[in-house]
Amino acid sequence: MSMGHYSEQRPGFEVTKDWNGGDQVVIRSPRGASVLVSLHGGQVVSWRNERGEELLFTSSKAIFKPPKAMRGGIPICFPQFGNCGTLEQHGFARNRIWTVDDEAPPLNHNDNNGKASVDLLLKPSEDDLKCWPHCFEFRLRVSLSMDGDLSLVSRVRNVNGKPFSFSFAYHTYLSVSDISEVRIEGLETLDYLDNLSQRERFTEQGDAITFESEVDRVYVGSPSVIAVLDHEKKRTFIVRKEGLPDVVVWNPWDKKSKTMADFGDEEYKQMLCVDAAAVERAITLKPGEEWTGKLELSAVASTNCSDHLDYPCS
Ligand SMILES: O=P(O)(O)OC[C@H]1O[C@@H](O)[C@H](O)[C@@H](O)[C@@H]1O
Repeated sequence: MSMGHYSEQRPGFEVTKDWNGGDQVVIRSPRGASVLVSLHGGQVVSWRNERGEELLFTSSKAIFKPPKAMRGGIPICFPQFGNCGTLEQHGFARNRIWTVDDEAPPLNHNDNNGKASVDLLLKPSEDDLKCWPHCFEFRLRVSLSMDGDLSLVSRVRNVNGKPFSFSFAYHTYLSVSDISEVRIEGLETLDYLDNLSQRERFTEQGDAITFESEVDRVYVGSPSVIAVLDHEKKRTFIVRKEGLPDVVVWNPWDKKSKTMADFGDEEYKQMLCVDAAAVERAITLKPGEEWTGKLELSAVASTNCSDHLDYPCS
């Protein structure tokens, strides 16, 4: 089924609903890049470049059935990141069924330049309101650009009579060739909260981040652009973010992998989570206020990546 409303916005792009593999929306660029978004969790479950290569990790043991989030892609952590709060781990948004929102209010002019998008909407159910008594509207726009860049824009509006606070993350499972060949640039010298030491605060010592054991950290007050370099693949992911001051870096390594039912024992070598997030300080919205958090991901040949580090989110 074609979604006329969306296909009209960018000639050459295809935006279709795919009911065979579950409730998913596919955006395909004229050059063959694609993104697949599931209504389950509002989760991006696939992002492919023009050569058809998958850029996001999905576990071979992932379970695609509600009510649990699928292990891979980009689950949305909202209204709670991790287990610091009264809600289930990473909040309920990733386990709910979202709807396609044909009436999403427009974003800034620049946000639509050369992109095709789908808009999703989540409102709390009666049950959600019992465990988190705050009325909100969460609008998620997922877009693919002509160059195959993926962008996610989240807008959370307080439609409640009272203020509320939340934490948030785009829990982004990047696909990598071999974790021991990967390096993150842009987080050097930052403070981080170490989830492996009861969130104790440490300071990174100035080198690019590499991996040789389990890592579960929240880097706080990070720059708006960071790079994840995969030497073996000669590919660099450029992560641009706005409204999201923190970056969560997670790799479960061998021991933790064996405890996760929906994750292969050796799969930690092929993934790295680098999440644009707002964790250290909660976001507070007064009645009627709206918050916006943006993530833009590009995957480029490592030799070309320096041109991409200079400009922020469009
Ligand atoms: O298994 P989940 O709930 O998807 O969480 C996976 C991981 O997500 C990371 O973001 C957290 O920092 C980790 O602590 C957590 O283990």
